[in-house]
Amino acid sequence: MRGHSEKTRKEGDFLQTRNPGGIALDFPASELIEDMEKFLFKFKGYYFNRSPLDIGFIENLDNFEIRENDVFIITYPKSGTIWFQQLLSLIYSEEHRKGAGKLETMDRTPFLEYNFRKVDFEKRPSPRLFSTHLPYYLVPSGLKNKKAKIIYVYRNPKDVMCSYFHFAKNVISQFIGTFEEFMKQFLEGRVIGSLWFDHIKGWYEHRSLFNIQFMTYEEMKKDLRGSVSKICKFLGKGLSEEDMDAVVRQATFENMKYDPLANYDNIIAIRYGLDVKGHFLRKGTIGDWKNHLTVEQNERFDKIFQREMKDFPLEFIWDMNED
Ligand SMILES: Nc1ncnc2c1ncn2[C@@H]1O[C@H](COP(=O)(O)OS(=O)(=O)O)[C@@H](OP(=O)(O)O)[C@H]1O
Repeated sequence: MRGHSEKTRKEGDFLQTRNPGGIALDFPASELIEDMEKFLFKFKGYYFNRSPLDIGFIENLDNFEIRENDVFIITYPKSGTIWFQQLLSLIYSEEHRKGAGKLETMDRTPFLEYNFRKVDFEKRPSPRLFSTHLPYYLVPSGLKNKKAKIIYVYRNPKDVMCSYFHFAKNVISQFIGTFEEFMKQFLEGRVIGSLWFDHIKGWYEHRSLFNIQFMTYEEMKKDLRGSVSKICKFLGKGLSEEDMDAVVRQATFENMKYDPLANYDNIIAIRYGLDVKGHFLRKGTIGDWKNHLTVEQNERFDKIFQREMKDFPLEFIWDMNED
């Protein structure tokens, strides 16, 4: 059977020995890769999801008018985007906090580049909330005048890669290979969002152009209430204790997983069909990579990480028990 990477577990190893994504393939891996690439659209060196993409809109993004009180969540895919969509919606909308509204978070904090519902963004009332996976050099130039606030959320890239693998395979069905094959593709940046290293480094190195706050998925996971306070401080939003409780309660993984307005299950069903077996809200943990990478894959990843992120000052949390 192709695709399984069986390794003998050494005493004390924390890594899983068997690639859980390994499946039998009866055609060459090169065809798989081509297959996935048919879902990608490359524009100015960056891979978009081909559908739903309004190419005319993307070509004119530079001129998209930014308002002073717009708020953007910027992420590399699988780094906590929908979590922040929910958080921003809860912070900004009393209706949402009180559970009275019927709008899905995806409509409250829509993607700038994937306008599923074809909303006229110019008609949206302020403050407008947006999400995007765009690299720093493709965002509207209004953002570069520090006009609006940006929260850049990042997550340790091993967990990003594992989350992405399940998503590409079990949710959007754009990938049918093994974990090893996906890892290669991820490390070459041939996925929606392009290369993880370029995304985070680009945003960090150009941070002085933007009004931007960097936050990690992991700090949210370890201290949700403290993180919500940090977000509110950056956004200049004061919340009462009671409102803060409501935000924190509704932004936990357990709550979001079963909240039909926040878990994206409806959107998956509409776009990909009712028989899709994966979920956006999958595990929501830190360190799931240890259940996926073999010892060899982990060492290979570390080498590349050390080479690419040499001198990069932001810290990463790889384990739930790490400070
Ligand atoms: N509330 C909360 N708490 C903890 N973790 C959460 C939460 N909401 C979303 N998630 C996890 O975020 C992962 C999905 O990332 P994104 O939302 O960035 O995906 S996407 O880029 O919009 O497709 C995905 O991670 P994995 O579970 O590791 O796959 C989600 O489970």
